[in-house]
Amino acid sequence: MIKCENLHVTFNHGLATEKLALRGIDLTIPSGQFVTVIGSNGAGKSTLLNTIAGDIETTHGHIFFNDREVTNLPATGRTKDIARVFQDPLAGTCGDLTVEENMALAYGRGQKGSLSLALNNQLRKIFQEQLSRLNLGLENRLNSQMGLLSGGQRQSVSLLMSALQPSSILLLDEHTAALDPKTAALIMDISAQIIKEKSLTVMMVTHSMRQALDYGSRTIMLHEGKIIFDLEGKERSNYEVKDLLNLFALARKDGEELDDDKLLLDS
Ligand SMILES: Nc1ncnc2c1ncn2[C@@H]1O[C@H](COP(=O)(O)OP(=O)(O)OP(=O)(O)O)[C@@H](O)[C@H]1O
Repeated sequence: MIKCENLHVTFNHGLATEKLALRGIDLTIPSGQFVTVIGSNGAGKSTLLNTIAGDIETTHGHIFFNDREVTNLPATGRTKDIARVFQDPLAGTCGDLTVEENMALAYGRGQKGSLSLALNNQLRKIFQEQLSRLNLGLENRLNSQMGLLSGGQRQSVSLLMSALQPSSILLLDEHTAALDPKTAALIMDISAQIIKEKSLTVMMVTHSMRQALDYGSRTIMLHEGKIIFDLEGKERSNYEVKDLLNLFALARKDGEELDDDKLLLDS
């Protein structure tokens, strides 16, 4: 379970550039729930995920994983609970290491003596089995340098790496946005399989209204640092893309343009 209580994040406090990025987020995500997170540019989606992951300090409020308060725990103290995949395929992997070295690091995360665990034949077999799910031939490229893989291949490996970690929470921040449509569909497919297999608690930020409704069982919409809609159950299953776009329109102030071309294109 992830619980955010009255979460506030202010950047550049006291300066002319002060920005209230999160303004009182109250959110409880039960264990095993898959929530999609939408909102226009600058709504606070990435800030929310980064704050839950511990990369950004909370200004006010509390965060709990199950009943354990983690508000003041640094990101390194949360890696046992959280796996992440970012929009940028370069962000989650190390380009100078091989595919198997990257996977070994993910596998050993949170375990004592993790590097000594690395790269025995038993592990290689596990990695090959996982990679073969992708149907990209990467199971034969364990020794390739990660930096030589295409963006889509690299993102696929990042996703599998997130599944090798012993975490129960998965944070996906527009993880298919930089990929071509075919690779994006493959990654979404594998994501959904992994999430189901491991009963993960998931927050997935997306600009695609279609993805927001097709995946998971709950959708929240952020606007100016607040949750303005929270849809689940029957209400959500009756929603269509055009209804979500209408919600965006309602959230805007009178006369304000929908300044999010990407959102419209991906809808
Ligand atoms: N490190 C920072 N310093 C100052 N302001 C920041 C910082 N990070 C984010 N912001 C501001 O906080 C607000 C929320 O940003 P955030 O990246 O969370 O939005 P988002 O909903 O993820 O947007 P997008 O869809 O464009 O990625 C924006 O106004 C952004 O400019």
